[in-house]
Amino acid sequence: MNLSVENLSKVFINDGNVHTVLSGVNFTVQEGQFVTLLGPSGCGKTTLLTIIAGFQSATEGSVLLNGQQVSTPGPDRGFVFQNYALFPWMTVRENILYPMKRRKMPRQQREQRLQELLTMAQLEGKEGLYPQQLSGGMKQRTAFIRALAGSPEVLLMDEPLGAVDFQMRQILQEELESIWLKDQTTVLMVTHDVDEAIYLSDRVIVMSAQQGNILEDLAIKLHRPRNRNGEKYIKYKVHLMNLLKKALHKEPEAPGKELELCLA
Ligand SMILES: Nc1ncnc2c1ncn2[C@@H]1O[C@H](COP(=O)(O)OP(=O)(O)OP(=O)(O)O)[C@@H](O)[C@H]1O
Repeated sequence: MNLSVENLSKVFINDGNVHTVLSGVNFTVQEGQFVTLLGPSGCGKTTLLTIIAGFQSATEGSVLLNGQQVSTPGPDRGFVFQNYALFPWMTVRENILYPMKRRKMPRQQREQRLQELLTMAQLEGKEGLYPQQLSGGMKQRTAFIRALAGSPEVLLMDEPLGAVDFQMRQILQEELESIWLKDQTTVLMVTHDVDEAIYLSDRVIVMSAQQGNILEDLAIKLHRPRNRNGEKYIKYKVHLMNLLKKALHKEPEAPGKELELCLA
């Protein structure tokens, strides 16, 4: 698996006003990596992720998955939404089976994968419940394993923990990590939470509010599970917080500078 975003731009025209949200964005994600797009509100993270998912098109540039251009949604890219987007009329079991049925996976294989995923997410015994009968954490875990059930090449997650409070968020990050470590699917996640980015990611790509310019592509070289109070962890945190402050700086960049900042 190799995902690459090449020279991607997105322009919206609202009431005749041109709004360039992304301009000349370049990066790649390698097989098995957990990569996070971190940036201030409105910098274009969701726009970028939804273009990769194929929910909307780029104005210029391309998204390549294993060298093939993708421009429409497909089962090779799973998506986890902030509000979980579970089907409320389906049980946990039916929600998780849904992507496998769409992929026409044989029944026996489906049942086996279902049990595997339920165990991974510690949801055994909950398969008959409907989403509204689940806690926030259970909904999040169900959404995560439902996205994994279709065996996507890459899992795209848009602020998957955005709807939960601070303390619960840390617990869910640990749960997400433990499921991900067992499954090892390539992940590209959007967040504006520095701590979440450092705790979960192999790489953090920092975007600026200025046309989604990439300010830094930072490898997080810490053993898992990570100690949030560790010296090196805190150094990463201070560095990224400072970078985010810079990311908010909205003055126009010198022409051509964006290209220097793009780290492929
Ligand atoms: N369909 C659209 N039409 C016009 N403008 C849009 C559209 N979608 C997004 N935008 C604009 O693009 C910019 C980037 O939005 P986007 O949601 O990608 O940012 P974000 O970084 O994900 O923000 P947040 O962290 O707050 O979710 C915003 O200024 C937004 O108003």
